[in-house]
This record gives sequence, structure tokens and C-alpha cells, in this order.
Amino acid sequence: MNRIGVIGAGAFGSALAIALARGGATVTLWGRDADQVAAMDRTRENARYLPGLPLPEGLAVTGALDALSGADLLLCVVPAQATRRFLEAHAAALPKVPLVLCAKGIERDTGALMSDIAADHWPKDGIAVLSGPGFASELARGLPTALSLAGHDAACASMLQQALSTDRLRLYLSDDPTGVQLGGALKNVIAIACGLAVGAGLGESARAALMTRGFAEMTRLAAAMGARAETLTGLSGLGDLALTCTSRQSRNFAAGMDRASGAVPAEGQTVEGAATAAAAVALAQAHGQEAPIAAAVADVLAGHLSIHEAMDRLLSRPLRQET
Ligand SMILES: NC(=O)C1=CN([C@@H]2O[C@H](COP(=O)(O)OP(=O)(O)OC[C@H]3O[C@@H](n4cnc5c(N)ncnc54)[C@H](OP(=O)(O)O)[C@@H]3O)[C@@H](O)[C@H]2O)C=CC1
Ligand SMILES: O=C(CO)COP(=O)(O)O
Repeated sequence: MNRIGVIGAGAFGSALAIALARGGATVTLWGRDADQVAAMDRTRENARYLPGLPLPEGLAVTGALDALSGADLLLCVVPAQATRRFLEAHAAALPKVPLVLCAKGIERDTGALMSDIAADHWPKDGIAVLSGPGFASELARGLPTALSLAGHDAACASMLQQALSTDRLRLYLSDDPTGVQLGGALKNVIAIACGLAVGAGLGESARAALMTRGFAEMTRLAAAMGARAETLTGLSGLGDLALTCTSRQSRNFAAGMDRASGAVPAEGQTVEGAATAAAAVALAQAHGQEAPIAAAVADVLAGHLSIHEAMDRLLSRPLRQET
């Protein structure tokens, strides 16, 4: 079980491919851009998404999906809003081996989780999700990283845990794929909120308040959607919230900072929390939950509120118990 196919040659797909190949697996990394793939193959580097980090031996790069036909397992690492499009176009051509979904987002138009989308194309027991605190560049540099892996089928998830763990990448098992996915997706929304607040000069205390009340908001919504609240206290949830709300390496946090300072956001960057904020607001409404921070983020990003108006709205909510 060590022939691994990775779908998506962006920062995280490339980082996982590098880490797994370095750990001894035979890895094939597929990218959709033929020119980029050819350049990666020639220079043994992903200059666009992970500059300066060499591709190890044991890692093949391809633009041909049929090169994944011999894989024992697949990792899907295209952004959340592109996952349905990718699977609709290509799932039929892929081997029906275990599929690990790595995107951290909720589909904007439907409120679907990645596992809901994949279930239209894949046997449910073969679907797993990977999430948790781990920046692509750190993983690719071989820095220690711990993530959560969750699946519907215990035997399949356990096999994946063994196949995807290395001496630097430590995977913890969960049987709550809904909680693991929501932890990873919703923390991006809170990271944007923190970036907005810090960028607008609202202070470190405001950031801590947003992280803590954001965590409460994430947990309420996840529980209403069938997750176990305790899952959110793990790596995918609290762990990733701590990472992305406090680091400028996070594209979600940086997007909030850029918005606050009026800086032009980097072109073509994957900022999952933007679409997920809108999805989270709709899901909270559908499940009878309050999600004031997600609503504030969605309204600021849509241009309906300034950051200061959003903070005033949060601060003027009725006083309540902390729980
Ligand atoms: N970067 C990180 O540190 C981490 C990222 N993640 C998650 O991983 C997911 C991917 O992020 P990341 O790799 O960083 O994003 P990037 O922006 O670095 O890369 C996205 C990749 O997906 C490709 N892509 C986009 N749309 C499609 C499509 N329709 N079909 C096929 N390929 C497509 C892009 O191709 P092209 O270049 O041609 O546009 C690109 O290779 C996100 O959900 C993110 O939250 C999770 C943990 C850490
Ligand atoms: O999810 C991540 C780290 O765990 C990466 O965060 P960003 O997508 O905000 O860069």
C-alpha cells in the first residue's frame, strides 16, 4: 500500500507528495497545467507554489490522469470550490481505491462537505478526510506535523493512517469525518476575522476574543450538523485555529489583513474561508444556530459592512452566558 497518487499540484498537494515520497512511498503527483508539470519535472521543483523545495526521488510528476491508474490510494488536494468540478469530470477515469479528501472548505452554493460531494462518485467506505494544523512549506521542509485522519470505515481509515504516516508526519485517527471537515473549514473563516481585526488595529485582545468565541461558534454549528463537539477540540478545530489565526503564513489570516489595510490581495490565491463564510452563514440558519462571526466576515467580504461596523455589531449583541 505505498503507491500514492496525489491530485492537485498546488502548495499542499506538492507538500504532501514531497513528504510521503521522502517517507519512502512511491508517489505520483498530478497537475492540470501541462506547462507547470513539465517545468516541475525538468527542474525538480514546484517553482510556483513551493519555491526552493526540491522534489525527492520517488516522486513522479504528471499531467496525465491515467498515470494514477496503478495507485493504491489517492489524495484529492484541489481547492474545495473546485472539488465537485474535478470529480464530475474525472472520477470515472480514476481507480476506485481509498480516496483521502484534503481540501478545507464547504461548497458555497450547496453547503456540501467534501465527503458529501465525493459520495456522489465514490464508494462511501473508501472515503476519508485529512485535516489539521500544517502549513505546506513546513511539511515539505520536513518539519514535524500532526494531522487528523477520519473515515467512515474503521479498517480503511486505519490502513490509511499507516500508509500516510512518516517519521515527520504523525496522523491521529478519528471516526468523526463531519467534525474533522468542519474543524478545518470553519477555522478559515475565523482566521479571516482575526486578520481583519488585527489589520484594522483592533488589538490582540480582540483577536483572542474572536478565536475563543469563534471556536464556540464552530463547535455549535458542527454539533448541530452531527459532529461530536469533542472532535473540534482536536487537531482539526482548535489546533488549526491556533495555527492559522496567529500566523501571517496563513493565506486566510493574510487575506483579512490585506482587506483591512486596503492592500491588493495576491492574484489567484486559494483563500478557502471566503466562500466558506457564506456557506457557514446559510448552514447556521438552516440548523437554527447563531453564527455572528461568520456573518460578520461574509458581510465585510461582500462589501456590506466596514470592519468597524462589523465589530460594533458583534459588541452590541445582547449580553449572555459564556457557554
Ligand atoms: N497550503 C497549505 O498550507 C494547506 C492547504 N490545505 C488545503 O488544501 C487545499 C488546496 O490548497 P493549496 O494546495 O494550498 O492551494 P494552491 O492554491 O496552492 O493550489 C491549488 C491547486 O489546485 C489546482 N486546481 C484548482 N482548480 C482545479 C480543478 N478544477 N481541477 C484540477 N486542479 C485544480 C490548481 O491548479 P492551477 O495551478 O492550474 O490553478 C493548483 O495546482 C485547500 O483546501 C487548502 O485549504 C490544507 C492544509 C495546508
Ligand atoms: O490550513 C492551513 C494550515 O493548517 C493553511 O492555511 P491557509 O489556507 O490559511 O494558508
